[in-house]
Amino acid sequence: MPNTAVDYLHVVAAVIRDATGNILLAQRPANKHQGGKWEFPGGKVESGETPQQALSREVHEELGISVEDAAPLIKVRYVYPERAVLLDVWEVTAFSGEAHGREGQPVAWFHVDQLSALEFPPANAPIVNAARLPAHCLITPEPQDSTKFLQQLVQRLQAGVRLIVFRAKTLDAAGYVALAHEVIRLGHSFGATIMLNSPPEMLVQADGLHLTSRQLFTESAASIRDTLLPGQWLSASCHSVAELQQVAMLGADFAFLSPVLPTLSHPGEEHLGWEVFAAMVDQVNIPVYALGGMDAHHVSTARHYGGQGIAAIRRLWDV
Ligand SMILES: Nc1nc2c([nH]c(=O)n2[C@@H]2O[C@H](COP(=O)(O)OP(=O)(O)OP(=O)(O)O)[C@@H](O)[C@H]2O)c(=O)[nH]1
Ligand SMILES: [Mg+2]
Repeated sequence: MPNTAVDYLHVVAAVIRDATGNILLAQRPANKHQGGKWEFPGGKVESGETPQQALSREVHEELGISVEDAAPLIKVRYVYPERAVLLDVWEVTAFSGEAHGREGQPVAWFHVDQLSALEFPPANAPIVNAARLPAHCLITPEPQDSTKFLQQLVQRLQAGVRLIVFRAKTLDAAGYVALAHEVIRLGHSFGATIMLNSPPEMLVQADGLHLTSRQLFTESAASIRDTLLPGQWLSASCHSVAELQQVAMLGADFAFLSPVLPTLSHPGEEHLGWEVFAAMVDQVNIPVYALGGMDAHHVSTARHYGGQGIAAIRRLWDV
């Protein structure tokens, strides 16, 4: 939760990806704040600079490369005993030059799966999550016919979907477990992350648990993180700032916030709109997907307004 009484030092940092998706990290000099730890290259915004100008300058000073394309990824506020920082993180998808540690600091490219094993400053946990999570999240529609459902799932995996919440409210427990087995098997064969929305015995094989907004304030929610295996994700659906804050408090990794735009399923319902979405996302430090009326081409808008990307049911399924 941003504390307006705190004077946050505005810091820009870059998640720099090469053509294979690997990420460039630098090791902080031993004598600096959080010395010895891995970091996303960057530094303090100077007065009169826009964040984007500061990003280009810092990346050039520290690595000798020129930023050619960058988009906002996440903002994280963190209070260290010595200082409070607002880490304004951008994803750099195009640059020129050969990166090297111009200040003598070790730099290296890492596969995204290696990130969770590295030591970062404590403020960086949500940044690492944002770097690991894709821009699209598919929430499955109710399965009518299992065979057709799985065929369509494979088609979506082939099209590049890598984060899936398997939601099936109309199936009984046995039906859900049987289909979840297949969803996990197929998803994993594509390297996709599969979230389940109920905690059956199956959960050990899945990549995480997705909570409904109604589950957030139950007694069992408080200890739900401890029931998951190390490395499993915890996520939740939200409709308000209070819910987003509860998700962050539970130690969850990411959230959906809805409805951002009018939806086909609830046409007359009130929606947040992008400005309100942005103001709500700004209240928490976790990656938030925009949900409701989204399709694939809303990703850059969602990023612009502080989101991780978009989540959708129909429009990521029937394409
Ligand atoms: N660049 C960067 N800074 C981070 C990260 N995580 C994090 O907590 N910080 C904190 O943000 C603050 C500013 O970063 P910095 O030391 O890179 O600033 P700078 O490049 O302008 O350094 P300088 O003042 O020594 O010239 C430090 O307190 C640092 O510990 C990160 O991933 N990247
Ligand atoms: Mg720096």
